[in-house]
Amino acid sequence: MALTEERVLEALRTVMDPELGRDLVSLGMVKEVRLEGTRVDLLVYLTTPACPLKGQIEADIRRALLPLGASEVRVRFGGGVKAPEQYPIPGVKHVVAVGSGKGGVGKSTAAANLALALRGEGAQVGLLDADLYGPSQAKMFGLEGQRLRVDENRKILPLEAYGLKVLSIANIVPPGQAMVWRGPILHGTIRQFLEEVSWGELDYLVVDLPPGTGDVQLSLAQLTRVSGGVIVTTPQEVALIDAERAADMFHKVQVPVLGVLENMSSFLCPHCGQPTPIFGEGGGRRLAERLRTRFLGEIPLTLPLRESGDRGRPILVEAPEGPEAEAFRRAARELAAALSVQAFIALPMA
Ligand SMILES: Nc1ncnc2c1ncn2[C@@H]1O[C@H](COP(=O)(O)OP(=O)(O)OP(=O)(O)O)[C@@H](O)[C@H]1O
Repeated sequence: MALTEERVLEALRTVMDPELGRDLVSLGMVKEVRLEGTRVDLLVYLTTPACPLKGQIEADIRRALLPLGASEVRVRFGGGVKAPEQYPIPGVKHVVAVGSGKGGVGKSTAAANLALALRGEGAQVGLLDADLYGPSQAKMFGLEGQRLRVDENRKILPLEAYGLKVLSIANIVPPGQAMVWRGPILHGTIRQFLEEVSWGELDYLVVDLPPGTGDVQLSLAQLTRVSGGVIVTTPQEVALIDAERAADMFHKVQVPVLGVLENMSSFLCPHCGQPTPIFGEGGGRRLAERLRTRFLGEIPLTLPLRESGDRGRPILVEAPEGPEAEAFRRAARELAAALSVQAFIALPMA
């Protein structure tokens, strides 16, 4: 039987998007089928450029088409982050909040590197440092002391670093100035971050929250639609109890928890690379299971990771080939997948 477009599409109906549990054709992901003799060229749109399952989908497509007599199958991936029906902020598709139960677990390091990893996959990304009590993103990105400008509409222009749009409270309030944030001022500041900043077109706005459970989380959830929250924790049991409280807070303000990221999982010896699980093993994964959410992965405890943040060059920029960067990239793909699944669930079934 000759290879026709209809037969190709019929075969592609057996290829499932493993995350969404439906086939590529009914999901409308197959955008182009071109045949040249027995050569098949496909254009497949994914729901996020950071899809972790590209490789598997491509292999499944081949497996479905080769028995039809295709001599060669070429798959090009395209598409962007699916737009929600209603944007939380004009031009911004998803607001993703990164929180932790307590300070010092690496929440800011995680927010910065997850944002960079999403950018690296081709998404447009902003990073908002809403950690009003201990802002660290300006330092992390080497943006300390930089003055902000406003555009012609008097909206604040975020700073730019390594392809990200970055805005930190540290660029607004002089560093070192003691701040007592009372409810209304705090609420007004978060509002200003969301409404009076010219974020432009973004797929993801990653928000670095203050540690713990509190007013900023509440204001953010009241002022905009947060697509989901990420919980950063270290592996030991005591940290997990705090992390669980952070999850509770997300639930209370009706922000779905997209996943748990375990930081400082194992210490990687700088000499031999041997991992040592200083804080125990498997805590983050167990927490994700308890919360019935995704486990986004493990970030090792390493000297370069600590040094890179202090130097104003996050590890994804400083050592993109290293194990830390790879771990953040994997976590960012999982996060993007969690968001895609959620956006898909919100859509009416075809
Ligand atoms: N995996 C890691 N390996 C080595 N150092 C790390 C790692 N994660 C974070 N750090 C370091 O730990 C310190 C605290 O990290 P970070 O500021 O990201 O934590 P945080 O949870 O945001 O803290 P806070 O809530 O107090 O702002 C920083 O010096 C950072 O460089």
